[in-house]
Amino acid sequence: MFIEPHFGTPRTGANGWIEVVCGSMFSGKTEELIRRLNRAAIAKQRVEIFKPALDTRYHVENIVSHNDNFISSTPVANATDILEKIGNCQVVGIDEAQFFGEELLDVCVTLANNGVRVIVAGLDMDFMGKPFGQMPALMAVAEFVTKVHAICVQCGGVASYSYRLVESKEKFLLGETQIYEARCRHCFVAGQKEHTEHQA
Ligand SMILES: Nc1ncnc2c1ncn2[C@@H]1O[C@H](COP(=O)(O)OP(=O)(O)O)[C@@H](O)[C@H]1O
Ligand SMILES: Cc1cn([C@H]2C[C@H](O)[C@@H](COP(=O)(O)O)O2)c(=O)[nH]c1=O
Ligand SMILES: [Zn+2]
Repeated sequence: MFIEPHFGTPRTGANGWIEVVCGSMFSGKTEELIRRLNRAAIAKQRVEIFKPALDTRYHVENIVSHNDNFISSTPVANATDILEKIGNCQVVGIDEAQFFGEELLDVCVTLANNGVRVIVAGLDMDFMGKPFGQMPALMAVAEFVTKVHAICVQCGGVASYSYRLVESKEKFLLGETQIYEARCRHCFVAGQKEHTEHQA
């Protein structure tokens, strides 16, 4: 069970760390990010939230979960923009982290080294089941890593893969249930096999 590592007094000064929330699509990453950020706000901590500007799926500014929870955020084109926009906040939330470039790692480490609690949510794997963007590196340097799981829409099992239902091989392809479904390992591999056989 995940023990929230930040009860008690609002933190200032030299108390920075990195938390990563990862998993497949529909696994509850955004819900969990919003939950942690709301609690930080209740603790009267100064919170800033960012997402990549390219993620315009639900809303240009808000971070929105698949079950319609939302929190307002600042879209940024580049992770380095975060450093310019944080002011003197104590907690930084970042959603859809897989879309940022490699500068994200240094940005998160710099923030944490300077006393900021950094909570990063993102896909750990892409539609091919391969590690996605800076997520693996962030998991390596984070103090706390939480992997959340969806329900496999094929068999009801524990899903950790995002299966792409359409033909595109583009790494970045925004979408929802028309384009992706959460699958367990078995159903993900079966789908890939079926796809390869269909193409042959
Ligand atoms: N296959 C699924 N497994 C689990 N939850 C799902 C599934 N499909 C839709 N949902 C909904 O998605 C919500 C999680 O949404 P969200 O936090 O946005 O996930 P993520 O950010 O990981 O994509 C769940 O609470 C549930 O209402
Ligand atoms: C697997 C995969 C996903 N994407 C896109 C699809 C969605 O727009 C986001 C993930 O959103 P969520 O909050 O985790 O549901 O990423 C992609 O571009 N490439 C992929 O391989
Ligand atoms: Zn399954």
